[in-house]
Amino acid sequence: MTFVAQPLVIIVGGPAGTGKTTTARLLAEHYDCPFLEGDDFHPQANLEKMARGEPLTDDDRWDWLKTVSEHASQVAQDVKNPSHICIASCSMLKKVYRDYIKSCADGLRLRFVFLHTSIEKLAARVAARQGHFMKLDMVQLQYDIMEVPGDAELLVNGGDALAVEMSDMTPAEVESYIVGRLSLN
Ligand SMILES: Nc1ncnc2c1ncn2[C@@H]1O[C@H](COP(=O)(O)OP(=O)(O)O)[C@@H](O)[C@H]1O
Ligand SMILES: O=C(O)[C@H](O)[C@@H](O)[C@H](O)[C@H](O)COP(=O)(O)O
Repeated sequence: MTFVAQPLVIIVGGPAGTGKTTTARLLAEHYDCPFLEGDDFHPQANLEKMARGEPLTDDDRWDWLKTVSEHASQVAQDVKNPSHICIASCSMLKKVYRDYIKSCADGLRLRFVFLHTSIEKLAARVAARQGHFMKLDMVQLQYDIMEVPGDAELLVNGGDALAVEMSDMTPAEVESYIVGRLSLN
């Protein structure tokens, strides 16, 4: 198990099909810490909207982002969680969403890990996924609004974010790339 002195929330983001859930689960195994699936925190109205093929608006997203942030912060600080780390998946496509997640996180340390790849790869992966609410045209919309973290947002420049172009990386390679750059242990 990895122990950090200060509670830490790691959010794994990116558009649908980029590998958030896969990567977040691997990281949670590596750090031996809890993992929260961000999609489990959507209000029913959001799920129904996406199931109808309608993209969410910013107004649909704020409460969801706040809920993900607050839950992950609670889990990171929970005395029953000795690692003091919580990993959550959440698309967090725009910088303003990442800033909002941070503002709701009870002053906790955060790391935003943003996965991205080509629209062709995303489309193929989402098409192969059965029974999920996310439709192909919505993936294109996500891709169009996506803001990959850069400049001052990046860890290497003193920010909280790590951007991972994972087109040619296996899940295990993505995991070890992230672990290497977060260097928590
Ligand atoms: N690094 C990777 N390389 C190739 N395929 C991947 C990789 N990571 C995840 N996948 C596959 O892509 C699909 C979507 O992954 P998933 O983790 O559900 O993405 P998301 O949570 O971002 O929607 C799954 O079939 C998964 O096995
Ligand atoms: O992996 C996925 O299937 C999606 O990324 C999924 O998580 C969805 O996109 C959001 O929950 C909706 O929110 P956004 O429209 O803000 O991505």
